[in-house]
Amino acid sequence: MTAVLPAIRDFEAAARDRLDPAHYDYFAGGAGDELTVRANEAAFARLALLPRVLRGAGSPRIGVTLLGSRAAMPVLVAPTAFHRLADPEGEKATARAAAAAETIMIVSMAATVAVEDVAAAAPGATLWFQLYVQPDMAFTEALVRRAEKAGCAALVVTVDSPARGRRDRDVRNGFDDLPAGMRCENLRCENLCDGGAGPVRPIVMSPVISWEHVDMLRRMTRLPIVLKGVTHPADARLALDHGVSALYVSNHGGRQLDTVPATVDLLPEIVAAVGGAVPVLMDGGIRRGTDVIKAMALGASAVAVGRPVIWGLAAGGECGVARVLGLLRDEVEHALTLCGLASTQDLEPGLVRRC
Ligand SMILES: Cc1cc2nc3c(=O)[nH]c(=O)nc-3n(C[C@H](O)[C@H](O)[C@H](O)COP(=O)(O)O)c2cc1C
Ligand SMILES: O=C(O)C(=O)c1ccccc1
Repeated sequence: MTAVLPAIRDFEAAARDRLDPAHYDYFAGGAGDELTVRANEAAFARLALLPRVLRGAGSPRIGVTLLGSRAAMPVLVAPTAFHRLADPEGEKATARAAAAAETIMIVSMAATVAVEDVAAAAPGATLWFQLYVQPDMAFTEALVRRAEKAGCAALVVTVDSPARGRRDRDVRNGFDDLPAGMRCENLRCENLCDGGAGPVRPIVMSPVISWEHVDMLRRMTRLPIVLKGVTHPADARLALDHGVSALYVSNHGGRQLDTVPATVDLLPEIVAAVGGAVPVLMDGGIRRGTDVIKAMALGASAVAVGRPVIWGLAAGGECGVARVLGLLRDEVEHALTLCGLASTQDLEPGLVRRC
């Protein structure tokens, strides 16, 4: 990978050139009219930064510790499915790049490389495991045990998917399954030893999942539980009652319910509802270091990126992901310096103006 790609959007263009158009659409697209997909990015553009001067802040510190996991930058790799559609090494390449950047990768339950193989490919990587609770709780438990054994340090439970989002681009393209030779390796029965029928269990997105399942998970594992996909402040309060270790504000990158507000606009109310009790993570539309700074000024403990990682992976494999993460890291440091701040800890809402 030698091309000069100074911004995330350049990686998207390079990825688009290389990907099968139906796969590009799968990665880029969202639900319905994609209003939420666009809203996530547009909301950052409506927020302005008001820097301070002459603070003598020196070089900025941007490391964070989340639920006992250390990251050298406050930008995590969001869980995204099907990395082998973007690069033959798939999630192994992503994990190596995340390890090199010293940040946390959240491995999707729908990964095309088994979580054990992701861990083995990237020694030293900090991995968290994303889970869709399956109505068959014995099967859910088998997945949790696997994630624990593979060394994952937290469970990220996605709760915005009681049904799969309707994505018109995928319907138009007839994209509804992985090509031959790729599958969701975490769902392979031989990996799970649960005696299930058939080679791969389908991922069930079920409307029966409730707070009771969160309680069952808490009893099942000592891993910290992060609830991903919370958008309503009332749910943030309920999540605290149910003992979760962190909240993760997300609208699934606009891929589930269309017309949900932009996540950065939801953040202040959720942060207020949580009142500092647990860390609040967020994703959706982060494309610049300034976006990271805005989200953290509004109370996020850290952010995550979904599509930017996919664009890096499709554009240049492990090296492409490393460059995307490195770019975001440099941009965060640069923006903090220009804001006159010594650390991401010093970010506060007064830095952000609505314009
Ligand atoms: C191609 C793709 C696949 C995704 N797969 C998952 C998944 O398996 N599990 C999950 O919780 N979220 C999944 N997400 C949602 C991401 O974790 C994240 O919420 C979203 O991508 C953030 O928005 P961004 O792409 O604008 O950064 C996926 C998103 C994309 C784009
Ligand atoms: O595409 C997605 O957004 C997603 O979350 C998913 C979940 C399960 C299987 C494949 C993709």
